[in-house]
Amino acid sequence: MDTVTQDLVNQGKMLPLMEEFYTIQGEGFHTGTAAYFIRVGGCDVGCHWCDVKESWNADLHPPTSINTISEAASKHGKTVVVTGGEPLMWDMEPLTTELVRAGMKVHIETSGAYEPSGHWDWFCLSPKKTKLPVDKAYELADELKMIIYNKHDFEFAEQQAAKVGAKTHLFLQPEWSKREQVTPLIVDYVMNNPKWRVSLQTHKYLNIP
Ligand SMILES: C[S@@+](CC[C@H](N)C(=O)[O-])C[C@H]1O[C@@H](n2cnc3c(N)ncnc32)[C@H](O)[C@@H]1O
Ligand SMILES: Nc1nc2[nH]cc(C(=O)O)c2c(=O)[nH]1
Ligand code: SF4
Ligand SMILES: [Mg+2]
Repeated sequence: MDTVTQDLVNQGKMLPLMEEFYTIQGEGFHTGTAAYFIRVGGCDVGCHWCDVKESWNADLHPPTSINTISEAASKHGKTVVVTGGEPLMWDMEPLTTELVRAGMKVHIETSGAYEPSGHWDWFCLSPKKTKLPVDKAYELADELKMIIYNKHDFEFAEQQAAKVGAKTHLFLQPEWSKREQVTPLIVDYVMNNPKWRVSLQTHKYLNIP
């Protein structure tokens, strides 16, 4: 990458764009609602069950101007979901300013492992044991979405729930490859602990992106 492009990426004026697609939000609080997804490359959190490992190496994804990204997004409805990779590895101020200017509601999917930047109308925090969220991420969380891979993850989910505000919506989501084993455990857990809700990756059942 030339130094001019590198500078623009460092300033958040260009971002390594992996893919963008208009679909239905499959997970969490806004499940079932139309949204334009922007998937930014780069992540070093290292979840062994990550369903987008192709996103990890930012160098594989072309630096793309935020104006180009925002223009494409604003042609599709009113909600944008910025995901990754780990979007907070980058300065999100320029992109989110542009999206707000275009009249979009701006949501994020994040592990919270990096200091939050940007403007977020909805902040979905999905903490990971390998790189815990920073304090600010717990403060901003509208939604806490814990991935359950095995029975020990319920304890981690409770520890994380203790760190968010009283208004944060709490979700337990089966890790996809373990869904047959853990979904029944989640169902029982939510019936016994009704502050939690079940979240399924409904887009995978619907065969949409
Ligand atoms: C791919 S991540 C990208 C955003 C950010 N890095 C994060 O982890 O929140 C988007 C969402 O998918 C969840 N996720 C990733 N792999 C999953 C899997 N195998 N099963 C269930 N959820 C998964 C993450 O926890 C996160 O909530
Ligand atoms: N339909 C759909 N909903 C999603 N919600 C969060 C996703 C993500 O990968 O961040 C995702 C995704 O990849 N597709
Ligand atoms: S933090 Fe998100 S993108 Fe990164 S490895 Fe974990 S699930 Fe994948
Ligand atoms: Mg996904």
